[in-house]
Amino acid sequence: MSMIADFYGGKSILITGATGFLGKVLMEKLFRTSPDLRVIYILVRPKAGQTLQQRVFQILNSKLFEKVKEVCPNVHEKIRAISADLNQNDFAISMQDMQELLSYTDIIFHCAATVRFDDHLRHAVQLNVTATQQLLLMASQMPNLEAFIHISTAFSNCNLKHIDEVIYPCPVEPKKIIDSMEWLDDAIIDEITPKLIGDRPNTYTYTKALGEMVVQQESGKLNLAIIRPSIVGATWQEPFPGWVDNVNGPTGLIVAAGKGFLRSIRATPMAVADLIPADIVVNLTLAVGWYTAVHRPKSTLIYHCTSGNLNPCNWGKMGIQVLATFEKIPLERAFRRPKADFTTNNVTTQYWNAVSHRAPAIIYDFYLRLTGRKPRMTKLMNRLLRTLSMLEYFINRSWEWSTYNTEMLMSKLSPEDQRVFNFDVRQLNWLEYIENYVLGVKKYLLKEDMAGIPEAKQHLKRLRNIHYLFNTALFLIAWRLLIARSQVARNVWFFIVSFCYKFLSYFRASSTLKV
Ligand SMILES: CCCCCCCCCCCCCCCCCCCCCCCCCC(=O)SCCNC(=O)CCNC(=O)[C@H](O)C(C)(C)COP(=O)(O)OP(=O)(O)OC[C@H]1O[C@@H](n2cnc3c(N)ncnc32)[C@H](O)[C@@H]1OP(=O)(O)O
Ligand SMILES: NC(=O)C1=CN([C@@H]2O[C@H](COP(=O)(O)OP(=O)(O)OC[C@H]3O[C@@H](n4cnc5c(N)ncnc54)[C@H](OP(=O)(O)O)[C@@H]3O)[C@@H](O)[C@H]2O)C=CC1
Repeated sequence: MSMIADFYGGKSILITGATGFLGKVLMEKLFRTSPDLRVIYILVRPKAGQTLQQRVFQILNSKLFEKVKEVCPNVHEKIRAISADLNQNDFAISMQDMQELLSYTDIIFHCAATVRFDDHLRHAVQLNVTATQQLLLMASQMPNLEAFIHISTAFSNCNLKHIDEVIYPCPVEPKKIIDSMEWLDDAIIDEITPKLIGDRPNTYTYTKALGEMVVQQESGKLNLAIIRPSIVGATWQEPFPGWVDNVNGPTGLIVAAGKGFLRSIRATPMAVADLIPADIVVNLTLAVGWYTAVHRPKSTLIYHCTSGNLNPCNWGKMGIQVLATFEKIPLERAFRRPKADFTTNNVTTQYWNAVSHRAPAIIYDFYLRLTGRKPRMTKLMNRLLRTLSMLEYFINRSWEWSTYNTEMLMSKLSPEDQRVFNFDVRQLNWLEYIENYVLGVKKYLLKEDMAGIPEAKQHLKRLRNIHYLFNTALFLIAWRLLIARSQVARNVWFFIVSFCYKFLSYFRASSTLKV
């Protein structure tokens, strides 16, 4: 019997960010392993013209929840969507809902955040800092609360090279930042943002670090823990391999490489690709929830959920495996053949961006215009280049994260829990994982049918022929122009032609002699 699964039985659990990538995998695992839990409250906002109910319905009817429906047929009754916007005061939760949450919640998993790297500081502070503070305030009024688990990121201190499982303070107190966001106007905030974030690359990592400080400062009598995952990727094993449904982190670049948009990327092939599968993060999160509630550690423990120090993989190996998988299982309707390389300095990056990204986009848009269609490739390419520039910081450096607390927790689990809530990244086979990841991107994110693979391969062959034809035509045009303008080129051309002629004559003469 799993002690962790047993622990969540009968519990009322509050999850923020349950409609997000990690939140959905967390909810799925909870329902699947503890179908007898009392209720999962999720804080949801209406979005993209969908009501709360429609959003929940869509999640529960997705492929991800197929197994849950077998073990927990009444899952619809156990999920309670509460209308909330974390950008608003008291999250704009109704009095009645708030009363229910305060009275019944046993465990909180706080996943909601803005994960955009370039969010305006005011918005990033509101969601990643102020909302965390408000949620802690709510938590302090919950009589039954056993644990509050805060999801942060391993990159909250990416300005350091070696990172321990401790909180590193930022120079300006979070309370001062929260206060100043209330009265400073946008222009001044824009001006002070670079000074505040200092040697961090973006507002995301900075505000996640402030969020951790808030958790530490507002802890009071709460039973808290912080989890710091690195780059969360598709699922490794559960509920099935390769599940992913958004383009964040490496996923978007995998799509761009498979569709042939991404041809070169400024990355250090030997830098550690600190990826961590979503199901490993979720298993650790649930184990931490159990440990924090049952063992009540004296201080707030921080758990690194990273792979680099236990089972490292690098970007070079990952890139090669991604491309190798696309050879076997290509994406449909690719723009160009999946073929990409790493560049390591500014000059080659600029060169390949011009030759491999911008030029084909301009030529394709020209073709679209000629055929009376709306050009779109240049715009798409510019967005890709902007995204690449945002991610570059993370693919040209390596970090070391200590994992003492995570390893300590592993040793406290029973063999059954180590199996059911496996977060031992040493067992992960990277090549197999990356192949499943790429397959998952095709199946679950792009919703492409595997039956279309022969047609996709045919399409790549056509692209290859167009490529050869295009290069040959380009060479002939260039050569023709050169001959027209340069005496040296004409001499070379005359020499080649007469050499070929002599060679053919000799060959013909010798074959006539043999007969
Ligand atoms: C030897 C040979 C080998 C050769 C091999 C060659 C290689 C071949 C294989 C390649 C794989 C190997 C290398 C992998 C490297 C991975 C590095 C990952 C590092 C991650 C570190 C994370 C550390 C921290 C982790 C955390 O703790 S947090 C989680 C991370 N947080 C994020 O990842 C948010 C990022 N995003 C944004 O910050 C915003 O997206 C923003 C970008 C500002 C745009 O912003 P904006 O321009 O306003 O536009 P959007 O509306 O947002 O998007 C506009 C359009 O871009 C699309 N798009 C959004 N994203 C991405 C994305 N990634 N990739 C691609 N597209 C994306 C979106 O679909 C939309 O397309 P559309 O729908 O228009 O068609
Ligand atoms: N993905 C990654 O690589 C990593 C993620 N993390 C952390 O994990 C956590 C989850 O990330 P992930 O699942 O990837 O992120 P997603 O962007 O997929 O999910 C974010 C969630 O937060 C919710 N949210 C955002 N704004 C509001 C709001 N104003 N009111 C209510 N809910 C809101 C979103 O709701 P809605 O659906 O309505 O937008 C969504 O459910 C975050 O704390 C992130 O920092 C840490 C390391 C890496």
